[in-house]
Amino acid sequence: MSESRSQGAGRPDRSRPRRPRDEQRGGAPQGGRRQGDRQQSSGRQGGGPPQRQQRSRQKPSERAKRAEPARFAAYTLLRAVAEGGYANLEFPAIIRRHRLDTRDAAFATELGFGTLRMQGFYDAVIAAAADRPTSRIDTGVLDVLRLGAHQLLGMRVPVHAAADQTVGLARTVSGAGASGFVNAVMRRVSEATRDEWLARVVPEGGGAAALAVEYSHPEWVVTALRGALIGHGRATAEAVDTELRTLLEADNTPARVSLVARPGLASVDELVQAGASASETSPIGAVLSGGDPSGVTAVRERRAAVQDEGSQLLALALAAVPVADGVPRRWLDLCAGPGGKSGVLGALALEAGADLVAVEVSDHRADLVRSTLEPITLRAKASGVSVEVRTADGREVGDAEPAAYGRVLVDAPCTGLGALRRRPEARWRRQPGDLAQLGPLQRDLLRSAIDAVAPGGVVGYATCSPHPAETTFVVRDVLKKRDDIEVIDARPFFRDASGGELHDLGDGPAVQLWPHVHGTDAMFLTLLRKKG
Ligand SMILES: C[S@@+](CC[C@H](N)C(=O)[O-])C[C@H]1O[C@@H](n2cnc3c(N)ncnc32)[C@H](O)[C@@H]1O
Repeated sequence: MSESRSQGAGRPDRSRPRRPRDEQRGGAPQGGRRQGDRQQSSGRQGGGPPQRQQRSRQKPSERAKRAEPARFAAYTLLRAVAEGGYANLEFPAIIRRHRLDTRDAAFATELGFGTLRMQGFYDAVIAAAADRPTSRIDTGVLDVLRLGAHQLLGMRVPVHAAADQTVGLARTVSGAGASGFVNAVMRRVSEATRDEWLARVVPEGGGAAALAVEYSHPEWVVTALRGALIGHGRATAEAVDTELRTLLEADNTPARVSLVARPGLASVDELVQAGASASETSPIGAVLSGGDPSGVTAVRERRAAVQDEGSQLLALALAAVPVADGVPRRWLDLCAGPGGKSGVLGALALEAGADLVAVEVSDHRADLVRSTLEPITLRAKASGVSVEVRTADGREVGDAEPAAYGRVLVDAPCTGLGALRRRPEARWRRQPGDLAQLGPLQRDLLRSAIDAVAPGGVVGYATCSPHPAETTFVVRDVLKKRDDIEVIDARPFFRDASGGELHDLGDGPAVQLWPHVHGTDAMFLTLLRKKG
């Protein structure tokens, strides 16, 4: 949530709203309206109007007959996600299918992705407004209501447009019967401001349960992030709450589109000339303020790519650590799919005259790595080095090729709790049990990496999660049984675009990046050197 609760707002009456009638039938509906009256102003994600909104007095029968395309597209996205799809992967095809122009696509993106993020808060509002648990509302109708709630409480769409179009959408996707119920719930939702709803639905007493509703995260994720901030030394247990709120808010703020200029293949200047701004965080990064990244020539030619600046910094750090003379000029990316970090490592290996082996267990993701690395593979051949992508289990590489590599990256499969701002549905999909399930795999992969690295070589263990159970505990457990490893201070290898050490890297030796501190995903990196 990007706007915190207003300090001045009094705590309104918590008395239950009237229960809306399930159905309000009416006469012939009117035609759909264009969306010229959309946002009153462009509030940030999750922001809302400070003042009470004006009620719409139209009957459902007088409302939009059909859903307009941008809202229908956002609804289609929510249904695709409900059936197991990933929003980022589904949405481009949905935009094409609904033939949305740039403006409608931007509106549908903010509506669909914002609704998915803020769903926890909106469900609490809808349950109160409908006077029933959301589990007793048809899932399609619930998605329509979530979209309506986001327009009212998160996007500053005027009440009459939000209500009309939400009822029209309900009529299109669920029939006239549902539209009466939707109309009644929307009317209830529109009767209070966002701050008033927060005061009504956020549980009293504070703590994780309250933050979970206020910032629309599952309660276990709030607790996990709190533990991660303390565990990585960002805050003390006494002072963690302010920091935690900032982090949760950052999770609700859509990430900027960051690009990487793969070293030696493209330059930041080239990306800047294509309309991006140079990154302050990553020496090989740039940020697009709008537009489609595929419009950038270097991206189309796979010399550049969309990539979080934190991932760029990690790959650069691993490549910058000094290794002993004589270690093999062979680098290994043990969990490579879909190939983001391989793209940087491959380019850097090429510059260093080293071979790259990229291992990925999934066929499909290994194909993505091949595609990412294609321009590097072509250049490598001309330079006499090799780039190889293998579909294989990374856990077996250490036994099969002991001490064969000079640098090894383990970008371990993890819960992704550090990338919630990029994957709007991820927070609702993940379960606490995932941590226990991933733990043995993460440990096995790290052991294999250590076996695969030559004495004097370096291993980077990375995750896009700050959870101690998949970061520091994994490293601690694996190192307990080894005496051939020294932990390196990773901080000096994180250089920002000015060449200086990146700010706020904590006490080391591992580095934990944070969205609310560094503007990156919450990536973790430990660097380990094999004694030799
Ligand atoms: C966090 S992702 C890696 C992201 C990648 N480094 C990038 O920057 O694009 C983890 C990857 O590990 C792969 N993986 C999972 N188990 C594996 C195993 N046993 N061996 C190799 N790869 C595995 C997953 O399929 C997934 O693609």
